[in-house]
Amino acid sequence: MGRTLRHRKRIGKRLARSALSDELKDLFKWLKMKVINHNLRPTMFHDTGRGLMTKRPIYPGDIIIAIPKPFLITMDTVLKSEVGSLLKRSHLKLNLQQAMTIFLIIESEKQEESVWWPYIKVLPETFDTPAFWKPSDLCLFSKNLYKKIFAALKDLQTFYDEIILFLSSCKEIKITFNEFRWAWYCINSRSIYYDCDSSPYIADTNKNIALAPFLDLLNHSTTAEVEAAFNKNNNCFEIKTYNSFRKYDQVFISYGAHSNTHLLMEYGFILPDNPHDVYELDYDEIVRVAQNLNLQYIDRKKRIIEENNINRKSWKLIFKDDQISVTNQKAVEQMGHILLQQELLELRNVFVKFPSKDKSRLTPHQNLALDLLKIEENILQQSIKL
Ligand SMILES: C[S@@+](CC[C@H](N)C(=O)[O-])C[C@H]1O[C@@H](n2cnc3c(N)ncnc32)[C@H](O)[C@@H]1O
Repeated sequence: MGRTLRHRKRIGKRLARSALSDELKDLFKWLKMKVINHNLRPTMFHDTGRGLMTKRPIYPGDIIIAIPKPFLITMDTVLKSEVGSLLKRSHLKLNLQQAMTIFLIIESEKQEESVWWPYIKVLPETFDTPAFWKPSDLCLFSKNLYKKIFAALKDLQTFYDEIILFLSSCKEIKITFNEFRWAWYCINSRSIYYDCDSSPYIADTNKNIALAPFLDLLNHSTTAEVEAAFNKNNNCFEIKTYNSFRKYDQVFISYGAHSNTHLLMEYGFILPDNPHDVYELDYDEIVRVAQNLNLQYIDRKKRIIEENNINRKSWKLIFKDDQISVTNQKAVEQMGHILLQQELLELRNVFVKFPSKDKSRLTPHQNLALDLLKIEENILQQSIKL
């Protein structure tokens, strides 16, 4: 497997120079461009990296891209492959992302012998999600984000361990953690929502995913409005835009109303003016402040929350038009103020951990952490003023 990764590294270097490399031309040929929109051209953009540029104006309501079903990597594709045979023989169940990860690694090892090679060879060789960061750079995140990232890394290790256990009876397939991590993030950052029927061989969680070659070259913007769905009439996965694009503009889609922490953790980038940005407060911290303030019935409330297992879900406190007593209103305001001040103080302590104050001396990951920290500081400052 190591040979494939080295080969992919060489490919990656070539892609950095030209987006329309031989690999992308092969992808075009393989997809038989006449069946999909050929007005989109892979291009390197200075702010977003590789993306798709339109060669003609696009209007609201236009279908920007349509990928025929045979070119999608779906649950069906995986079940019909040798991974499917393994799944059918095993008493262990994997989720679709785990099964697809094994599929992608096996196909990438086959190189030209795989029908998916024209697609696989244009996939990025690495990602900027925290799973690829040097451990020493992970301490450059705010405490809450660090906690979230640490939990996600633990989950990632569990998904890998489950794959290793699944493959333990199959001597021919060996997957290293680095290969797993590469394939996992290819799927994580590029998959589309695709409705799949349940299968007795695949766990039901997270089963509605598929990979869509070429379509997955589209970058994300918070202003993009799209509708994406499988069209049974032409057997294509299509994206319709509600935006307009001029000739030679980059065409964007929306990956969802994601905050910057979500974008960083799942896709490895952040956006400076992200209207969906939030600063997430930690549940344990909220409870601690409430207990210190001796809020009414706090221990009973805590027990109800924990017994019903809602402490790990995301909460939104809505004050507007809510009926709330004057005492509670005051207590909530006081608690909010203490929490925000406390978070701001802790966050400011992280700035001193950066190896330099000069951005030009920081690595790209350190710069990403610094930008995110400044965004979080700004959210906290603005919230304190409210
Ligand atoms: C579905 S792929 C899009 C195509 C990708 N740029 C490529 O060259 O293959 C998602 C990845 O593109 C990048 N990306 C998407 N939107 C971006 C944006 N607005 N700014 C910077 N990077 C972006 C991130 O690396 C993300 O993980």
